[in-house]
Amino acid sequence: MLKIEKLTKKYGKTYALNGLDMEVKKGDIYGFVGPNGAGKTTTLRIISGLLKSDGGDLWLDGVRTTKNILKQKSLIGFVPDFFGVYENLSVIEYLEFFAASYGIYGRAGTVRAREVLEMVELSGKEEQMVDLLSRGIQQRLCLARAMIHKPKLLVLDEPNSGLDPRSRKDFQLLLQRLAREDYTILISSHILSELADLCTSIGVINGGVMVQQGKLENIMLAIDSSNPLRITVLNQVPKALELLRQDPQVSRLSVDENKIAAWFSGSREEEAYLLQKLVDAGILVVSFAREHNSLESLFFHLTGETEQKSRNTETFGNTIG
Ligand SMILES: Nc1ncnc2c1ncn2[C@@H]1O[C@H](COP(=O)(O)OP(=O)(O)OP(=O)(O)O)[C@@H](O)[C@H]1O
Repeated sequence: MLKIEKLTKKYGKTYALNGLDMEVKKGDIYGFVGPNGAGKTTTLRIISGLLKSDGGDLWLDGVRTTKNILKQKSLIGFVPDFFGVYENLSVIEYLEFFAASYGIYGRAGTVRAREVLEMVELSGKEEQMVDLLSRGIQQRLCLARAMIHKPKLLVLDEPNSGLDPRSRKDFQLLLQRLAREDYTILISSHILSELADLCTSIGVINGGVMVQQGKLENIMLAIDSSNPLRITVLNQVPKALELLRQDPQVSRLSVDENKIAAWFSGSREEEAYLLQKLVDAGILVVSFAREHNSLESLFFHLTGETEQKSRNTETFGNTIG
């Protein structure tokens, strides 16, 4: 759905983006994470056609839109991280106003406004004044506005900021429903635990470059592979240790009564064979699992590792234009 190659953006002499590559597949809920100043907002604004890049290429739905800003804007619905001030407008007037800005006027504008209200579960709120709505409802209205011109990719910048936990959960469920209804969603956030529940893929940006991206489960698996297998047995601890020691892929063992930690470099399938070997030897294994990292630890692992490198490059001076 979205492909970006070698995207660059400079503010003065500082590179906010320094050759960013990114790929969001159709139907994905893609979480875009990175520390403060990493370049998330700059990237989202370029994708949404609100900011011009200095270099690189962008494809949307198979079309190279780098030099076709109108096409780009027609395919994207952007939800910024602020609502803005819209005094004296009712919900329906607000949406009709944005419909008109996309050339959808009069009755067609009202029909479309009602359609998007239904999509974000706000039917019935047409006559309420937008500046009196709660933050959670304003967020849904912003999403409705972003969908007014039937885009294919929804881009949301920090959509959870300022929402209470209930509104966050409801908004998450709404996004998951929209993804099932054929929207592709790109969402930036600092709330990593919520991204883990919501996203199917993630991209980690640091210092204006992508340091890791892909299916969440594959990234976690790659990181987890350096963690030990945690094995609990009910009997024959020495025999279990002997079998594990014999395995060429076990590099280290530690034991605490009947709890064993085995640093094992094999694949998921080889893990299953190892378990089978223990069970076949008559050992009662009550638990056998790879220790997991949290999304937070993945994030620190990735950004910590590359932060020094990116700060040392010539392009990351401290001059901000
Ligand atoms: N208008 C601007 N003028 C100068 N420098 C800017 C401007 N906008 C962003 N920058 C710089 O570009 C870099 C990337 O900023 P950006 O806002 O894209 O990061 P971010 O990942 O969205 O950060 P945050 O999570 O804090 O919002 C930062 O070093 C920032 O200071």
